[in-house]
Amino acid sequence: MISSELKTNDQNHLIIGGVDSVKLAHKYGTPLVVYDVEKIRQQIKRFKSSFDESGLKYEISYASKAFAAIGMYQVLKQEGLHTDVVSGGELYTALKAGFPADKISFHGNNKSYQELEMAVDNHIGVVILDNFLEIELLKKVLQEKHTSINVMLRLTPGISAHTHKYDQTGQVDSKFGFDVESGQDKKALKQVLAIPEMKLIGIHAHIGSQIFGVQGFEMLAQKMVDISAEWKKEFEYKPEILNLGGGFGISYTDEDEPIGPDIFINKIITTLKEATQKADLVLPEVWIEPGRSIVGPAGFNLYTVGSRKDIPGMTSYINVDGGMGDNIRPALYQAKYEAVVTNKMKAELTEVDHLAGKYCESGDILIDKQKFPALVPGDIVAMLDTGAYGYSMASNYNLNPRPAVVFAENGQDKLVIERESFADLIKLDKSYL
Ligand SMILES: Cc1ncc(COP(=O)(O)O)c(C=O)c1O
Ligand SMILES: N[C@@H](CCCC[NH3+])C(=O)O
Repeated sequence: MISSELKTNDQNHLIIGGVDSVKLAHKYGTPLVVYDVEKIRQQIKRFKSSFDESGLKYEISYASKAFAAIGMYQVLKQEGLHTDVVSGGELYTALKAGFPADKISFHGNNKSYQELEMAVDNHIGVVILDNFLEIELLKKVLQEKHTSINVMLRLTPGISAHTHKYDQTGQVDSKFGFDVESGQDKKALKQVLAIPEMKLIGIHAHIGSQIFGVQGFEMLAQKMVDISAEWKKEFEYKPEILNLGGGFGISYTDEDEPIGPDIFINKIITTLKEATQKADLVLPEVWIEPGRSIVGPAGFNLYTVGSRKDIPGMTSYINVDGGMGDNIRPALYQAKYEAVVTNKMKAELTEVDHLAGKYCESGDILIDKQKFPALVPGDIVAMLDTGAYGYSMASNYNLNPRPAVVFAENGQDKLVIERESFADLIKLDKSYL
């Protein structure tokens, strides 16, 4: 997000969802995760309108792993989206939120028998099969329960997205999906077509996350049509749905130049139209699974400034009351972020500091170097664009409680996840002696 797009009030405080962020920090304490819900809704609308213009049949399936909570699933339900889950925990939360089971896809490269049972018992929309063992396990569940379910096959298309190594998933050497190059896809197809309890509705591929170029998606769209044409010829089976995954990049700093959903979607659709026409295939239904691009820019992590260390002639560390426990991304991926001082939005930027977390790790640096106004204890810093893979990857490292999460919209704020207490931290512990 560009900091000039941020809204401030007459006290020069940052406003999130119409609410004064300094008040939020004082009301709920810090570290605090705040979502501007209207931003989430706007981004969903941008994706939808890009598809609507094309006349294509489509579904947008939000990737829960970016941020999953009862409140989030409720917003998604209101906006009519689908969602994908990757664990029994995400599935449980979506169902508890009253999210429609038939709009849930279940992903994962090692789903357990119990997780598959849970999916079947709750009649979820589709299980996205990832490996041969899973085909066997799901078949067993379905036959034991005398029922059937929709499935898709997750394919590894052999496309390397230009992104962080940990964010690539579509290359041949990946732990996810059935490899196309070596023919695992066809072997899986034959197995699934022979199981009457499984209805194969489509194929899926996801090339990675935080991707800026459209080429990877164009290549993927072409590849999925090529596979469909080949399968039609060889097996007289053609996928009705092409699920092209997520991965649409967002801007964390000035260095990032993201492409809007409209451009991504238009390019994908153009490729699909041309490729299907050439292959003499009917245009399929298209699904996408954006996670980061839906929630990333809507999230703000608020921290209170505490101690500082000034190393003469060298640098300064400003220490805040959160860090890698609520946002592991800088330590894990060397991810870059920008921050603002929410109670000093118009103040002159007079110092260059490291923004450091409170965890016992030298790598717990939230921002390597950034210009700030003169910072004193009690100032409230907001890290921007933290809505994806921030809270959802949070931990209790150093036995720090995870922060609270607040939704702000139309000038109202609502607590959607409570702050963990010290008692929560030991609620599963048992005495040994
Ligand atoms: C299968 C699948 N779908 C969707 C996503 C969401 O990706 P992103 O948050 O980058 O949009 C991921 C994560 O990379 C994924 O693994
Ligand atoms: N956690 C990653 C994205 C992972 C996507 C999951 N396949 C990130 O924060 O960039």
